Amino acid sequence: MPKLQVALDLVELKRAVEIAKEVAEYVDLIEVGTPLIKSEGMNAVRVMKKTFRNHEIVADMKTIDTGALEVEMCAKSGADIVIILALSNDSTIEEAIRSARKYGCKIMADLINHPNPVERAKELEELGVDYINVHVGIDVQMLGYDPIEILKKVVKEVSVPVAVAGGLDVDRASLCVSLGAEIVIVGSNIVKTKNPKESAIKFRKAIDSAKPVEIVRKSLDEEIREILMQVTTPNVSDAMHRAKAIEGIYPIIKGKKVVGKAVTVYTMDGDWAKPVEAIDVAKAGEVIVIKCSGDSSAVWGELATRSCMNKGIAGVIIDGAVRDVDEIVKLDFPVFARKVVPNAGEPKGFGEINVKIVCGGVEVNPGDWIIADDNGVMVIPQKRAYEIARRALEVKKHEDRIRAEIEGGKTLAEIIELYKWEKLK
Ligand SMILES: O=C(CO)[C@H](O)[C@H](O)COP(=O)(O)O
Repeated sequence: MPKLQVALDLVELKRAVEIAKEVAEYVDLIEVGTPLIKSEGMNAVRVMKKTFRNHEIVADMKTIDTGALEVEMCAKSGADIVIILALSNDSTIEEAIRSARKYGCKIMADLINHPNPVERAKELEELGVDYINVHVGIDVQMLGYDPIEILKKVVKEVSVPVAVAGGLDVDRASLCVSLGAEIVIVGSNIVKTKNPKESAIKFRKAIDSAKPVEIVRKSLDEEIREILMQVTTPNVSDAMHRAKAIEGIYPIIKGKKVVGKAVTVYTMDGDWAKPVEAIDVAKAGEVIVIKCSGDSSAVWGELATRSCMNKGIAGVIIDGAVRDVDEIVKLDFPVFARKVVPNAGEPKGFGEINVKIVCGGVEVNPGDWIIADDNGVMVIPQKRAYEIARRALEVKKHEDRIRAEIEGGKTLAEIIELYKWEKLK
């Protein structure tokens, strides 16, 4: 039977224990994740072992040196399996194995970031590891990778049990088992969900009745849009290390969300020629972002809005002035602007379409992704759009779980151990 391993990649031990209790019935192995070990040390392994006597406890040390010492520490603290890095020197791996044999635990070698995972897997088997873990780490997952292709190759080459990890969802977990994985490791998609128990049940079912599910990937832009529709501008800001929104630009209609790639416009205060021409340039689902040299006269109004709607444009962001807002409200179209005035300017045709602009302190290039909601407007550089969307989704998942814990009666400071994590002065 395939085994399910929950990876507790948190920094707070209390929360980790609570989540582990919620899912214990449905998982076989409980992993003390690397962040938890770094935050709480061997105490985290000890607490897990004492709390979950019927489970195998995995210490995800990601050891790269001093294999014997780190394995000894873990084994003495109650770990049944210790994860070391396949990238380690053979001598570290051999020492880790010797220590594991002496202190009574097993070694799982993690292929994360190894340049030749299949060759290394064969060597690791020769060296005597007990498990091999085909793993795509969290940062690399954010670039769109998963472990499936490497898993397919590794399972054909080794006979030790193979584990698999790397942002697995229910379908991928099922597929991995049908490909030959014996341990499925799941972190985020159990631990960071609103209801870890329900999620664990879904994974349990999926791996117990594993099928070769076909994983169909959408186009990159479709995936980005789909993810951004699920998150908020605060989630995106957090994912970008608390990056700033375009300053001073807010929605004309509250409760509207805009997601799409930018068509940029530079124009003069009140000169509405280029903004209106940009409607002809923009494609359905795109967002027109206008930088005006000033905001004393409007460059946008009702008629432009109607024209925009005909083309299926997702929204308009104006670092300048708009008018006809009563009509725009009736049309229910998302326009974000710096200022509302009644007077328009003349269509003189100064400026350019699809050039680099700077709006409210933030650079916007054609093709950058825009996400706008009641909190403001965030710009995501095109090159990092997929990664940032994925990271924003992780932020959201983390908040979903914390929200559920607040609903359970705890304070935010208590949940995230705020006092402990204040910067030491
Ligand atoms: O070791 C890890 C990260 O280095 C994680 O524990 C592992 O990737 C499983 O978590 P997720 O399902 O979120 O990828």
